[in-house]
Amino acid sequence: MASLVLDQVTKTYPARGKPAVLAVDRLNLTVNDGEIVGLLGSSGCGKTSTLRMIAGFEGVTSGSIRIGERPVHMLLPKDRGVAMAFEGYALYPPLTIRDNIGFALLRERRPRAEIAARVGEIARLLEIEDILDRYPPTISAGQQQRTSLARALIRRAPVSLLDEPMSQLEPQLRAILRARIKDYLIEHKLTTVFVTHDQTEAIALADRIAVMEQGVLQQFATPQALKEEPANLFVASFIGEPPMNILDVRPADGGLAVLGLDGRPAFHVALAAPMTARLAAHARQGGLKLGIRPHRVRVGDPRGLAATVVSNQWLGDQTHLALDLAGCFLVVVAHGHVRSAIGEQVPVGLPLAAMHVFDAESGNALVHGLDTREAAAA
Ligand SMILES: Nc1ncnc2c1ncn2[C@@H]1O[C@H](COP(=O)(O)OP(=O)(O)OP(=O)(O)O)[C@@H](O)[C@H]1O
Repeated sequence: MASLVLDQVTKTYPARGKPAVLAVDRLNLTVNDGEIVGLLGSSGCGKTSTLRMIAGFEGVTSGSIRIGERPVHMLLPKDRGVAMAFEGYALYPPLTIRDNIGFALLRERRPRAEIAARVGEIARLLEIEDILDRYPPTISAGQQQRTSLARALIRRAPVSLLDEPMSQLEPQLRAILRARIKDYLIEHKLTTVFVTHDQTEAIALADRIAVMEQGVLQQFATPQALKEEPANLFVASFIGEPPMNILDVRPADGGLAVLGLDGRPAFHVALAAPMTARLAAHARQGGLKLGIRPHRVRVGDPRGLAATVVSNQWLGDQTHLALDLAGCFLVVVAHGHVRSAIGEQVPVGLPLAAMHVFDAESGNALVHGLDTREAAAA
C-alpha cells in the first residue's frame, strides 16, 4: 500500500457576511504504510474536513498531501488512489448491493470469478450476504452503511478512508465487526484513516490516534500513550472514561498543596526538593493542575486519606464513586463492588506514579508520573 503525509494542511470555508471558518489549521500528519489511524475529536473539530481533503472532495486552502512519493492534493478524487466509505453511504440506487460492492473491480476489468470471490468474502465479513441481490432503497440504514464500507474495503486501495464507518450499527454488531475489520486491514496491509467520535472505537481499531480540537491537532500517538502521557489538559480529559480528575494545585513547602473547590488547601502531596522547585518555577508563570485517572485511585488503601462518599454506582463489574476528599471532588473507579453508602468514609490512596502535572495556562503537560524517587521521605 502506501504512506500518507499531510503537510501544513489548512482548510477555511468562506461564510457569507461573517469571518471565514477555520476548520483545519496547519495539520501535519504522517500515516505509515499499512498503519491504521483514527481521527478523534468532538463535533466540528475538523475530522470530516480532513478526510474529505485527503479524498479530494474538498480542496486544501493551503498545504500539501502526498500518497507515497506522489503529491495528490491537486488531483481529482479518482486519480488519488483512495477508497472512501461515506457516512452518507452514496450508493448507486439502480445497482444491486452485489454490483455496488463490486463496481470498482468491474471498472478495473477484473476477472468475474475474482470479483465474485472478493464480494463474497467482504459480504461475509460484514454480514450482508443475505442482501446481495437487493437494491439500496430496500435495505436498512445499517445495511447501507455496511455496503458502503464493503465497497471501500474491497478495493484494497493505497489509502482507505472510513468516515464514521459503524455509526448506524448496534453496539454488539459494532464490536464484532470492529475486530473483523481490523483483521482485514492488517491482513491486506491497508493504510487506513478513519473518523470517529467514539473513543472506544478509536482505541480498538487504531494503531495511532490523532486527537483534534477546533481544527488543531492536539496529539498524535498510540492509544496507550494518549492515556499515560497526554500532551495537554484537553487530551487528558477527552481520552478515558470517566475522564481524568483535574485538581487545582499550588507549590507549598516540600511539595504541592491540592486545593479544594473553595480554593483552600485540602491536602498535601510531598515531593523531593528538585521537583518542588521545578514545579514552583512553572507556577510563577501561571497556575498548575494535577491530574489523576479514576482507575488509578486506590479505594480502601489503609494508608490513604479519608474521603466521603457523595455517590456510588455499581455497574455490574466495577463501582463508580464520587468522593469528597477534604473539599476536592474526585471520581473513582474500583474494580470490585464497593458497598459504602452516601455519607460514609472510605480511605483512598493517590499513588504518586499516577499523578500528572499540567501548566494551567497553556494546558501543556509538565510531568507524567511523579516518580517515587522524587517524593520526600514523608
Ligand atoms: N461546507 C462547509 N461550509 C462551511 N463550513 C463548514 C463546511 N463543512 C464544515 N464546516 C465547518 O467546519 C468545521 C469543521 O467541520 P467538520 O465537519 O470537518 O468537523 P467534524 O469534526 O467532522 O464534525 P462532526 O463530528 O460533527 O462531523 C465546523 O465548524 C463546520 O461547521
